[in-house]
Amino acid sequence: MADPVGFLLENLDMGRNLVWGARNAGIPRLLNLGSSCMYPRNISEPLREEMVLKGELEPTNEGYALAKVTTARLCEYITRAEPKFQYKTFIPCNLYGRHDKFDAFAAHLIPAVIRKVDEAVRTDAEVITIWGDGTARREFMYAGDMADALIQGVERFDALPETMNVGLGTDWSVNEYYEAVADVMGYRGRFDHDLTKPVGMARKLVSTERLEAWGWRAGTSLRDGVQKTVDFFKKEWQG
Ligand SMILES: C[C@H]1O[C@H](OP(=O)(O)OP(=O)(O)OC[C@H]2O[C@@H](n3cnc4c(=O)[nH]c(N)nc43)[C@H](O)[C@@H]2O)[C@@H](O)[C@@H](O)C1=O
Repeated sequence: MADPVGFLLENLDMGRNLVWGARNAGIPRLLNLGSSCMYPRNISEPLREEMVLKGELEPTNEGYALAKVTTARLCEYITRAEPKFQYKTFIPCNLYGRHDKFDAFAAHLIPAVIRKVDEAVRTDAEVITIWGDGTARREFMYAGDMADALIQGVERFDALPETMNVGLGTDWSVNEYYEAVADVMGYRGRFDHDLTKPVGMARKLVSTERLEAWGWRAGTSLRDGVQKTVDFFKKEWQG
């Protein structure tokens, strides 16, 4: 992380000020967005909501995780102290989709891979370099599905638990994401690995037990989501 001080402070300020401002403005219901990086590192089983703060955080994004954990706890405390304020938290898995960040410094995995594969196809490159050994596993959900979960969350707010993961319940390896994007974009070259790059958590898969009990499931397949994101990248980002 390039700026750990700024990342912690800005995310903490955003979370704390929005939630406390809502409370002081008398807003009775609030849906806060956390992140799956709130969970302890090195847990390979599906991450259940009660595991937050039950172990050491991943150091590569600790400040962001601390800000998200603090804001989620603030929501819980407010609701406990004054039940007329129902402040709940969604914990989304990794997201990707239209309007993603595709620039080399800010991009997360899927938009970074789309940009790399696009460049390789355009320049006839024979090799694309994957960060790490490619065995880290991630659960990436299409952002349009997250928007749907949020709309449902607003409409069926009272049936929501205090904290709930929003994810797919399945994950893929980093190598498999590269293959999926290569397939959609028609790249036929090879891949190699740069073992000096950060890989973060080995696995980050959220439990969907509460989500299923609430009655919601993501509707977009990885292939369709990647296709929509590639279309956006080509038509609207590259212009
Ligand atoms: C949502 C979540 O997102 C972040 O955590 P992350 O899951 O590690 O996200 P990521 O998308 O950057 O990487 C996923 C995996 O993919 C590998 N990888 C391979 N090749 C490239 C590549 O070219 N670019 C990137 N960025 N990653 C690559 C990379 O080494 C890693 O193993 C935090 O900001 C966290 O704070 C947060 O909330």
